[in-house]
Amino acid sequence: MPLSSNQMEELNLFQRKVLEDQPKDLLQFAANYFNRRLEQQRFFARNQESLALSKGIVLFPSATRNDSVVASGGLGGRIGGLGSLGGTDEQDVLFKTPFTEQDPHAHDPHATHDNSQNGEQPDDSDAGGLFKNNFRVNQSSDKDIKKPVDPMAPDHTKSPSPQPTKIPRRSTLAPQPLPLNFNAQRRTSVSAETMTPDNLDDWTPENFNEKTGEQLARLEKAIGRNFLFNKLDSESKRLVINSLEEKAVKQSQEIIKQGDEGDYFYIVEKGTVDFYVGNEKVNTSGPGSSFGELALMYNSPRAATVVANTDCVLWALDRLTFRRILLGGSFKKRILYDEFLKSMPVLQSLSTYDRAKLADALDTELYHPGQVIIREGDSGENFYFIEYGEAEVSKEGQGIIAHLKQGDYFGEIALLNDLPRQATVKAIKKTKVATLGKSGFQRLLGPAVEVLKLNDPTRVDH
Ligand SMILES: Nc1ncnc2c1ncn2[C@@H]1O[C@@H]2COP(=O)(O)O[C@H]2[C@H]1O
Ligand SMILES: Nc1ncnc2c1ncn2[C@@H]1O[C@@H]2COP(=O)(O)O[C@H]2[C@H]1O
Repeated sequence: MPLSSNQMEELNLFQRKVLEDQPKDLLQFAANYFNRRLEQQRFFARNQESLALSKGIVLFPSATRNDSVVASGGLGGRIGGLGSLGGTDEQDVLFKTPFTEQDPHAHDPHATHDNSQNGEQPDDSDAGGLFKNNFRVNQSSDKDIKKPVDPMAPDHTKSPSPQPTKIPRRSTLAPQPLPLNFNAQRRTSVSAETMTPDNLDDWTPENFNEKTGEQLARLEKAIGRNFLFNKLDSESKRLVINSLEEKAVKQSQEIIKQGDEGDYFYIVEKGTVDFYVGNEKVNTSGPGSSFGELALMYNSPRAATVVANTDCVLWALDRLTFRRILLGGSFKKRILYDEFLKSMPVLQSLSTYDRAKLADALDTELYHPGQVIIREGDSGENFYFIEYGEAEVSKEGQGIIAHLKQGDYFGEIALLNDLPRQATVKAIKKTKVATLGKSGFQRLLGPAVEVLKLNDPTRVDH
């Protein structure tokens, strides 16, 4: 039986990615790639399904049918890309990211620079969405959480920067038909199953162990340097501190092995540790830093091997306490932005780790219709992603030259070329943007910068 056009398209996309990335371990690469495609598909399907449900339409009925359900064309409309010049299509209306206009995390602008230096969360105390109320998404235990393959597993992280390719303005990664038994609600990444942060009163962590005065003093020092703990309320902090287990580690000892299942999150009190992806050393960190969060956040295999560079004193926090307390608090921003960043074609080359760091560095701003976000001729300080809303780009003497929507980005030209802003960008609807400062832009976008350069609308060879 010949392959359907959708199957052909999917395989062609995969082939193109293989040619671009030249992976050493093809099977691992394929597993990661298709898992990510599945995530994208689920992400769009979830949004599509909830939209349909809100209109009284059941997209994924439990009734049996022989063929597959096609999650209508609208799913692909706004995966993002660079500014979609002109033209709206009806499909756009159907697509919603977690960041909708009703998103209570949005701050008023003027400005709502709910900054987060060092990965601090925006002050979302007024927020209501994902993290406002008790998020008893369901009551299953951690054991029930499915463990998908890390969508950006090691081989991807360690591969040399792929040859940049021009990313189309509209993503070619359109979601494919969904199988009937497809579970649109299942998340393949961060899951909130066990997070009940507002409800810690009657919960005592399994490893709860009152610390001595001497240990507390040391911990205060170690934790005080770690940004993750700054925002915790005193009760959460008390639970975390008393759940930590002290671990002395000898030089050269392996603390975490890439590919293993995640059990503990670590804070370094003394010494330094090295991180290896494959055989390549990718990082080193010292006192006050922490590691081992990715596998616990995403239920994915360990993304790196961690080895003690010197004798170390570490503090380990068990998986459940980590998820109960830190996931909904200190790592909130990563969770909020995870799906959004993952869905952006221009960021496809980033690893889970890169995306997490990027999310840490994002701030948000909200603009009302008519407000100027960027003015032509100004100096450029930020790069922007549109979480929701619409904006138009205009140039002195030329009028409106582009139209930007949810999932699009702008503000890269000034930062890439050290030039004044080349155009004015104005909100034409209520628009929420995630902003990345200049230094983050240079530090955190990695290979994505090459893609931005190739997409630069002012390039002469366009
Ligand atoms: N470049 C990197 N890629 C992946 N993980 C890294 C990197 N640098 C540091 N790490 C940390 O190494 C840890 C290995 O275990 P985890 O995947 O749970 O979480 C990972 C991160 O905390
Ligand atoms: N044709 C275009 N010319 C200039 N800027 C454009 C164009 N289309 C979109 N833009 C965006 O408008 C932004 C204005 O600020 P920057 O010059 O930093 O980056 C620019 C691009 O992101």
